[in-house]
Amino acid sequence: MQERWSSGRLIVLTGPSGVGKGTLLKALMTRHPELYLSISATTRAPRPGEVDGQHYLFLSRAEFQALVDQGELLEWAEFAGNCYGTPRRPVEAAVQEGKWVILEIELEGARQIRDTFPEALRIFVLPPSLHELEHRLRGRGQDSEEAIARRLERARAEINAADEFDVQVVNDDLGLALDRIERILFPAADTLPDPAIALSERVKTP
Ligand SMILES: Nc1nc2c(ncn2[C@@H]2O[C@H](COP(=O)(O)OP(=O)(O)O)[C@@H](O)[C@H]2O)c(=O)[nH]1
Ligand SMILES: Nc1ncnc2c1ncn2[C@@H]1O[C@H](COP(=O)(O)OP(=O)(O)O)[C@@H](O)[C@H]1O
Repeated sequence: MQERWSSGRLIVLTGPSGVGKGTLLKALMTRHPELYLSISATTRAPRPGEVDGQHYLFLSRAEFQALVDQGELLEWAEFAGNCYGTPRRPVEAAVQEGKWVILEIELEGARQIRDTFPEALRIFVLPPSLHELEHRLRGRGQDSEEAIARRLERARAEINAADEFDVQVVNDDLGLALDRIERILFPAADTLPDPAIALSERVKTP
């Protein structure tokens, strides 16, 4: 299996909408610009400030379906009334160039990746509480009431599936969560595991 990806690596980051995935990844990419963050295709409309080709490839339903029909997506799923999917070619090229590629994707897509790329490292980001998750979703001010309701409804099912992932990280204090994700990706060879990191947060050994 490893020869398929040469020296590169596939990393999946999943978590309920509003938990802080985008915030964590933005900070992680600042610390580690060598990481490659996959740009997804979506049928969702751009939010204020989102740039086509940078945050997402914003597509019509017909354009998205064409990618599906042509087998151009590594995985895809419908989420809160929109479609999201990972374009295959850029990810495969990046990994074969030896890059560490991060997919920020929801639960159904993460399950597809688990089945097709079992060697991928899959991290689930948990909120401190559902109350805090709702607070963050509302505080972000980017989603309609209907979108918030759909995302919160889906969040319960996603959180219940957290144990399917190799590692769970609670995004309570942002700095702490970022440090933990960094240690999971780049375990310093000369340090013992941080006793503050719950056993479940360490990468599960096969
Ligand atoms: N399966 C899959 N999910 C994706 C992809 N890109 C984004 N998502 C997920 O779709 C969900 C909604 O994303 P978005 O509309 O940006 O909302 P946000 O997570 O609240 O910022 C999130 O859980 C994302 O992680 C993708 O390419 N494939
Ligand atoms: N650890 C944290 N504590 C408090 N607020 C946070 C934390 N992490 C993220 N946020 C805020 O929560 C909101 C959702 O974060 P975002 O990164 O958009 O989540 P996601 O990408 O998972 O949907 C944003 O307003 C962000 O600033």
